[in-house]
Amino acid sequence: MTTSVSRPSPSATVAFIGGGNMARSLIGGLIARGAAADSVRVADPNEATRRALAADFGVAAFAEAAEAVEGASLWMLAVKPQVMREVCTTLAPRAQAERPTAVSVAAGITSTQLDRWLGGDTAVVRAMPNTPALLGAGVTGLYANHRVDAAGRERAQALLSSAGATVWIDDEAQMDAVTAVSGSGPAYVFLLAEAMEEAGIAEGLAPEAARTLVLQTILGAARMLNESGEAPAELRRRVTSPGGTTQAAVETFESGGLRGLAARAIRNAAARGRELAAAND
Ligand SMILES: NC(=O)C1=CN([C@@H]2O[C@H](COP(=O)(O)OP(=O)(O)OC[C@H]3O[C@@H](n4cnc5c(N)ncnc54)[C@H](O)[C@@H]3O)[C@@H](O)[C@H]2O)C=CC1
Ligand SMILES: O=C(O)[C@@H]1CCC=N1
Repeated sequence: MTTSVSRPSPSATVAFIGGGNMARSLIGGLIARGAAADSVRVADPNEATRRALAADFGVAAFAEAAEAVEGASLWMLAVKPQVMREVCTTLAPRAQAERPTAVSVAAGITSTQLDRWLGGDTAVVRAMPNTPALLGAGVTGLYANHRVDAAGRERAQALLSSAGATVWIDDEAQMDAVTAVSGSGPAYVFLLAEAMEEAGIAEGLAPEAARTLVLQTILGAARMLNESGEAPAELRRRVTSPGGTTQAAVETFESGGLRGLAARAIRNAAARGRELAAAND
């Protein structure tokens, strides 16, 4: 496993198939980091989506995937798992003729499926970003099949690094765990924020005060995790005065089974990734 942050190549053309939330985050990151708008092409059937992407980023947006891939050697497949097969089979003749590197962000869908749907012998990268990509503060797990050469890996990494850090995964089966931990992970933090906010209000705080206290606490704690070099358990220990308030709360979380609950949640998310692959084969 290697973790890195690198710069996108500004020149090579990238085609996004699907211009929804995740594509928007990645396109925004690319443009913000200096990629030329005319090096990014997008396909989306939704006219309002196309108009918004063209207006916000100056990229060319098309209704048909076949138009978007014109001249692009990197294809970013950013559609839902449920439509990935149809999108790929439509593009298969182009994939066979042009031999692009195909990068999929879809949860669950395997490189073997993508390769088969694109006609075979395809260079496939699976990428699992997350929504903080919008701020360049995301993290992406990456897996490449054996058809992807060093240049293809470098290009895929450069593209995703516009969204934040990247982590290469050698064993594709672990991509479902990546999805469960970091792909879905921002939602767990948002859920915790919701719960803490509601609890603060129940204790008598004004809603605005509760929100500010919670979000600055999460921001500050995340920065300490990132910047202190200390393990989470050590940082927690330093907050927890013996016999104090934190101990009362942490013991409540522990006796309520928080760790087991987190393990089950992440196991279920990973299992759902495998189900998505099977259900959309
Ligand atoms: N939202 C998230 O936090 C993350 C999402 N993903 C993956 O990203 C993929 C896209 O997710 P979102 O962007 O959240 O969904 P979304 O629904 O916002 O975007 C999907 C887009 O695909 C378009 N689309 C539908 N059929 C199409 C076709 N035939 N050709 C071209 N475009 C088509 C839709 O109009 C829509 O704009 C999914 O596979 C998901 O698993 C991965 C990591 C995180
Ligand atoms: O919920 C999902 O299926 C997608 C994949 C990871 C985050 N969102």
